[in-house]
Amino acid sequence: MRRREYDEDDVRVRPGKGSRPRTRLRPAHEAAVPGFVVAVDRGRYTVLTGRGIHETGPSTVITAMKARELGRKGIVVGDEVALVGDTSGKPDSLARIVRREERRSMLRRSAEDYDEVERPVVANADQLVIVTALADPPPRPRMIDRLLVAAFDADIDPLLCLTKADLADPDELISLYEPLGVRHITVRRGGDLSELRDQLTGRVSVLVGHSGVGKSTLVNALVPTAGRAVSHVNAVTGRGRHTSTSAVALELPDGGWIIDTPGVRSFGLGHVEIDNVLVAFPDFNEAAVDCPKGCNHLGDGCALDRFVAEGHGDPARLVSLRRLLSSREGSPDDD
Ligand SMILES: Nc1nc2c(ncn2[C@@H]2O[C@H](COP(=O)(O)OP(=O)(O)OP(=O)(O)O)[C@@H](O)[C@H]2O)c(=O)[nH]1
Ligand SMILES: [Zn+2]
Repeated sequence: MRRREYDEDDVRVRPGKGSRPRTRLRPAHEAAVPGFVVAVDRGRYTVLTGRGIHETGPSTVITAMKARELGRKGIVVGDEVALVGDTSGKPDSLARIVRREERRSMLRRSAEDYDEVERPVVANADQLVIVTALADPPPRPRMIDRLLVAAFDADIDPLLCLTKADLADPDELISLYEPLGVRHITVRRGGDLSELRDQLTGRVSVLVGHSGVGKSTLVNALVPTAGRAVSHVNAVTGRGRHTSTSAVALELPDGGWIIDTPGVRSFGLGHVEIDNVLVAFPDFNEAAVDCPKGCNHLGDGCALDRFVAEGHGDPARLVSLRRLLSSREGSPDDD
């Protein structure tokens, strides 16, 4: 039940009358070089080759474009791909991505009518770091809830990273997330980051947060070469840091990657399936089998009410789960 297909853009075409069986695909590119995508900009992909996403050692950074045979298949930061052509990484060389490997996870947000900025979609992350300032700007619990729903839906572990601890006390905010069992870490500029580093080392973590929460301050402290890495990417893509609208993957000194995304103001959840979120709550899973078909688990005949009333489940957890689920009903940029 847990594993899902993360192919958001594979369109299923039902064969109609008279359609002939598809001929076999072209031969696989056996000599293709594996790599993973660290940045995307206007049809140009920056790809790290020479080692896997979880390996250390020498690597080559190359620029690539999508081969035609990929068709509409989207390639995002974090994707593992196979490349052919000039994979030397020399200046002005251009390789071709001929295959996208199966994704282990996929963080996405729904497009909004009024939002034309590229969606910060990231593949293969194992952790979603929700960066929130304790003050200046004030925390937005509705937004945190929405990001948690996206993480649970995508099967990515959430981590709450509370910044600017010098400005406000974290206890009240933390108590909101305690029943959900969400891990949290409090940091401040110039403070000790070892606890956060422990959580990041060896993993692929996406960082999301509203502009001004101190995400750049954090990224620069975690990856001292971040500025250079980003300007390298921007030298390739011809863009400056602040005009960049897509995510960038940066390697941590002790292993692992952080994927920095542009500041988010809203996070659409139109794509989320309630059942995927509920899977992240194993204590309620079995009870939900007794729910009416299509239950939104917010009330009205929901079997979780009886389950908790009979003392089988934690009432605070049900309240929190319902708060998360109902965050889908609000506007995508609600506070
Ligand atoms: N008081 C305090 N201020 C901080 C802290 N961390 C960052 N700041 C300040 O908060 C402001 C925003 O920090 P940034 O790191 O630029 O925030 P950001 O989230 O990257 O914002 P964008 O660059 O707009 O995406 C800056 O003026 C920082 O100096 C902190 O721990 N405490
Ligand atoms: Zn229900």
